[in-house]
Amino acid sequence: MTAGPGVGADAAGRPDLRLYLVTGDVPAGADLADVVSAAVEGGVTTLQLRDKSGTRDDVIRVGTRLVERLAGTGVTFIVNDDVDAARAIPGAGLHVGPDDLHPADARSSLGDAAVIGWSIHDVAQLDDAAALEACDYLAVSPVWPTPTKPDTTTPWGLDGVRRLRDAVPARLPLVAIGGITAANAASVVGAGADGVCVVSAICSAADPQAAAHTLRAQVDAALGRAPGWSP
Ligand SMILES: Cc1ncc(COP(=O)(O)OP(=O)(O)O)c(N)n1
Ligand SMILES: Cc1nc(C(=O)O)sc1CCOP(=O)(O)O
Ligand SMILES: [Mg+2]
Repeated sequence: MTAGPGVGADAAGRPDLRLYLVTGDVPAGADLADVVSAAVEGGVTTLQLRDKSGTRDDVIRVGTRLVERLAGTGVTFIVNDDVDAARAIPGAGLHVGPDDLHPADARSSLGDAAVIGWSIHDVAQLDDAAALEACDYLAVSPVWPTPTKPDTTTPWGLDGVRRLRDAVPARLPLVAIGGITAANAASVVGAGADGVCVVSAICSAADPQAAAHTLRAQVDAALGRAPGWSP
């Protein structure tokens, strides 16, 4: 859907979704912006600010600081859930799930340049043509259960990633989230994902730059292999 570049998107407005970091708890004493900077150095290509407990003002303040950190990196910046916060942060995109604002309403609010993503919990969501038209990517939600988000719906597993890749229009990139680590990222890409989204594999790592580097190497190597490859 995107007609022009948002923060980090290419000239055609497409985000680079290969390694997508969603923010979460960082180790005691660590600063989120420093963790993000290290992760970007390591190879993160898209960043989502996900704060389920802060106020809108908190999200706008932290998000604006993160966008400043991302300047010149080419990393796409996305806010979770809150379209008003996204509107207040220059160049921010938005990620929504089926219980959030409808993607078409998000598109109306944010305009053509914003990157918009939608979580897929149920294959019936793919019948919503207006939603798919409004989106720049879809997220397989979740691939595996994860303690980071205990309230997910039924996990898709690798077979679910394959089924969704077959069912989703080819123009729409598919990312995957939930329980992804350096040990299984390649299998997720081999099943058809265009990128992987992680929280704890980077945010909880002792060395976020090294963790991102390892994940990115796994993803890039798997993207370079034939479709259907699995370890
Ligand atoms: C990239 C990405 N995928 C999935 C989600 C989850 O969205 P949702 O189902 O709306 O759940 P919350 O994150 O809002 O708890 C996501 N945030 N990002
Ligand atoms: C934010 C989020 N959304 C999910 C979904 O299934 O929609 S799973 C999740 C958390 C993913 O954390 P980790 O990488 O630590 O498993
Ligand atoms: Mg949501």
